[in-house]
Amino acid sequence: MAQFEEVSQKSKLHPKPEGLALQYGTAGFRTDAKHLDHIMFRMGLLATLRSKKTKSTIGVMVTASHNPEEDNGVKLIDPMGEMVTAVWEGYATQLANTEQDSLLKELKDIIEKEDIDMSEPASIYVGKDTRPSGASLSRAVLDGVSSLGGKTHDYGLVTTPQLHYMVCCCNTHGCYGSPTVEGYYQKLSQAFLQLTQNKRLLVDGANGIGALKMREMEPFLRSKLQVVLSNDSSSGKLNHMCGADYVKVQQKAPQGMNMGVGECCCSFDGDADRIVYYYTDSKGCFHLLDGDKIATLISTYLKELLTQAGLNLQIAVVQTAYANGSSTRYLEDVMKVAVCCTKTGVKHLHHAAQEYDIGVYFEANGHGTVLFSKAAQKQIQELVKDPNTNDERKRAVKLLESTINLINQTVGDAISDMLVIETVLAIRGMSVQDWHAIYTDLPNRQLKVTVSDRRVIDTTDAERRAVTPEGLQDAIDSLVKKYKTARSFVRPSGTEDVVRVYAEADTQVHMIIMLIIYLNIFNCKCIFSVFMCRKTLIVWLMRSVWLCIVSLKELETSQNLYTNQAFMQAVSLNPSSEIYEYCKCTVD
Ligand SMILES: CC(=O)N[C@H]1[C@@H](OP(=O)(O)O)O[C@H](CO)[C@@H](O)[C@@H]1O
Ligand SMILES: [Mg+2]
Repeated sequence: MAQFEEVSQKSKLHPKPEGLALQYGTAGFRTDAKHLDHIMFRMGLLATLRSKKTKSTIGVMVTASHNPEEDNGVKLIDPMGEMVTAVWEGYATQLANTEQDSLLKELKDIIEKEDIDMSEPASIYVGKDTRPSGASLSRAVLDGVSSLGGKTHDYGLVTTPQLHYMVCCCNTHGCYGSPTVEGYYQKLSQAFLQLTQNKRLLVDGANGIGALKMREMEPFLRSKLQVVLSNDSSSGKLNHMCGADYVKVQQKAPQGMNMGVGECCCSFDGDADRIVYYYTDSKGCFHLLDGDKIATLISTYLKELLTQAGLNLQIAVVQTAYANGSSTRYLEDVMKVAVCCTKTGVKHLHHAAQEYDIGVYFEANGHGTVLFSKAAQKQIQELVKDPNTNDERKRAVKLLESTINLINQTVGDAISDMLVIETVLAIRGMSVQDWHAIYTDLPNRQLKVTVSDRRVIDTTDAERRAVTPEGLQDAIDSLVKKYKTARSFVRPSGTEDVVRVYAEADTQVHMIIMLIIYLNIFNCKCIFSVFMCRKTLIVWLMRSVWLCIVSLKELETSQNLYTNQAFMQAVSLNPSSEIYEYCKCTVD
């Protein structure tokens, strides 16, 4: 067939380096941009097949989100703005890894398996973030689509949630809004202007696409929201010492932001699908309001409105293992809201949230949104129109209706979430400090461990328990039970070649000690022989211990580590005294 001839010709311009194997992970493909040209071409091909199969428009977003500027990535967006299904993720991995000479065969296999009618038209929306590699990589996507005869609409620079929104608008024939960047600004800003009063907010744009789009949106907000933008892409490097991931993981303010005491601030990530809030108090202490705090604020607000409106709709919050234990306890015990825990990765949370009338889902890192079932939206719309509704109920249900319009239900969206949060704070008359005081986070830390093969760690129970390697979970359990309200787990990352370690406990010191002892767990002979050479372990151990100490020093300046007995004991448990010496001289 002529169309395969073109694929065959054009694929030669996007050759696959022999032997290179990548996996379509939690957020699509993501790695150093220089390895991605063939992947982009092939994802153009796959998106075209997906479009023919679903008879709908499919999105292809070129981004590596919060990862360094040198990286890039790609993910496919399904017709309603969702992530592609697991089966198609599998096809993506197969197609990406097939060697050059069997590309056509692989393509034909997918066509056969999915029984795709190749005479169907195909339509693909393409977007990219501000990474320098984005231009040529998105051209490779367009090449892939055109070689299979698909039509493309290249949106150029857009945030990831904007592209999800466009795809959903297109496939719902305008019911969700108009599929243009301007349509997106109009929909969100109209809802926002109906809901809120004048507000001022400091926004860290991570030197990325979110900053550009925030500037574009400002006129639509008609000064109701005065945005003071920093890391606005004019000079600094993408995600470098700024952005939502930096702020969440480092638990400190981004560079380049001029924060006044008590001022409300927020950070977007590199493709503007995540947001975290924070402020510093009069003592100079930094306070983070992450995805858990956002979920709590929004679900509390929605639950109150449902009660006032007299609507009997089930609301639930979906979290992952990274959710702070305090937030889960607060939601379940105080708010009496159902909480469900899924694996990491937005697609898992999104699917779980679809099970409820109203599903509020947020990862602790600030990625999330709210989903309203069709039935719930219908009930709300009918009540707005019902002439017998009294004033209090009418007010509540109208607020619910406008809030739905403010939310990007296709995916977590930093801009939309920011407008929702500002609205909720304004309507409830709350300051960022009031919001922070709803519950107190348990001290927590995350570490990354580089190992030779992270797949040796397998998990269960929404990734909260390790099944392999044998002995690891027992070691974690015996450590965790020594501390009050402590919780800890390890899991292999789905986006980076690392293992993530998470720990929380009742105090900073206990949490840090736990992490340090943790590092020794990795040193257990049975485990480390499987996946880590001693040299890597020691280097990593030193770095991690040092990082822990530095952050502890910053967070608890009053605490002198070298006179803290518990800390000294923990360090002396370490078999390698050079680590202690190293830490001591580095900190000194
Ligand atoms: C602990 C953490 O923040 N994990 C992130 C990260 O996944 P990992 O599988 O942990 O690498 O990237 C995902 C995609 O952006 C995001 O959904 C997730 O929350
Ligand atoms: Mg992102």
